[in-house]
Amino acid sequence: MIEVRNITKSYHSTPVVSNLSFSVAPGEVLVLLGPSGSGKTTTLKIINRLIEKDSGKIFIESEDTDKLTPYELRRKIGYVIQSIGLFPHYTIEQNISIVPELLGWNKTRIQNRVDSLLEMMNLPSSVKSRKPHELSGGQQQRVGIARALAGGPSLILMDEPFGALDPITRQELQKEFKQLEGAINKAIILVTHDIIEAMVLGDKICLLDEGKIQQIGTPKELLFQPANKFVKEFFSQHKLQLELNAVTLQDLSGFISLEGFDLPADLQPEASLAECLMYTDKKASLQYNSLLKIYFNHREVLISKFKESV
Ligand SMILES: Nc1ncnc2c1ncn2[C@@H]1O[C@H](COP(=O)(O)OP(=O)(O)OP(=O)(O)O)[C@@H](O)[C@H]1O
Repeated sequence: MIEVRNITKSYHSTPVVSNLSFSVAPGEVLVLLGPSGSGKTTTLKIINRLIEKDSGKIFIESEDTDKLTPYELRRKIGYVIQSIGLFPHYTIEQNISIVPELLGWNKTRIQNRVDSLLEMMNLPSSVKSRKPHELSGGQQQRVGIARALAGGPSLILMDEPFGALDPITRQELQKEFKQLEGAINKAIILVTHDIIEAMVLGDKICLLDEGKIQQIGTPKELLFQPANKFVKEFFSQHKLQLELNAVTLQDLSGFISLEGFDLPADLQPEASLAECLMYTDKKASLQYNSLLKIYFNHREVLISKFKESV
């Protein structure tokens, strides 16, 4: 659990982060989203103390982080970054073992940890002896996530984690990550420029502009109940695509019985309409066309339902 209370930072009397407050519980993903220069990276760097805040408090597991040395603080945090940052001359096993070794774990404990993390990330144990360049970009990113988790941190910071991947791998990894969230069970703060990624991955989105929170809430809250003009306009360009990512099969179930549809077995009720559209075989396409029609027929009612539930 991390709690950020009223943090501020100015450069030459110009505030770049103003009175920022939020909390993230274990198992929850908070996305920091906003235009370039809105203060996302500064916020992340304040949390890991690469930048000193001017005022405010940050608590990790109820501990005031000002009372920790930067070394103690960073042991509580795992990082996943865009460029992945795996050491090229180390094997995958050595890369994942770095933090546990620094923590002085014994060999058996480290080996067990590496094995269980690889399993969690759906990577075969044969990758252990390989070097990073012998893995695909997506596999390397999964190793990056495994490495961030290795020392058992309380908090994971992810800075544009899927930014360097091609669109297909990126989408696949986002989907996998979504499924992994429960198993990871850490407080996760993720910075992204990508509005769709924020909608897909965020349990909550913190939308920033000029260092100030414009709105913080679930993707549906931001989309269907924008707090101000900025929020509304920020999402307006991709409105339809975002809606299809935010609305789930479950949301439609008040209007139709999904049993009549021949949906693929692996599709969960929490699947968004956008996920449904990714199944492209002809029979499924016809089904989804009907689903979409139902959605658009009931769109106004659904949206007012979302607004009421906010
Ligand atoms: N060392 C610095 N000195 C002065 N101004 C700075 C410094 N570092 C950042 N800034 C300013 O602070 C503001 C916030 O920057 P920050 O990097 O946090 O934005 P961001 O939302 O992460 O942007 P991007 O999406 O482009 O990475 C920007 O206006 C930037 O120019």
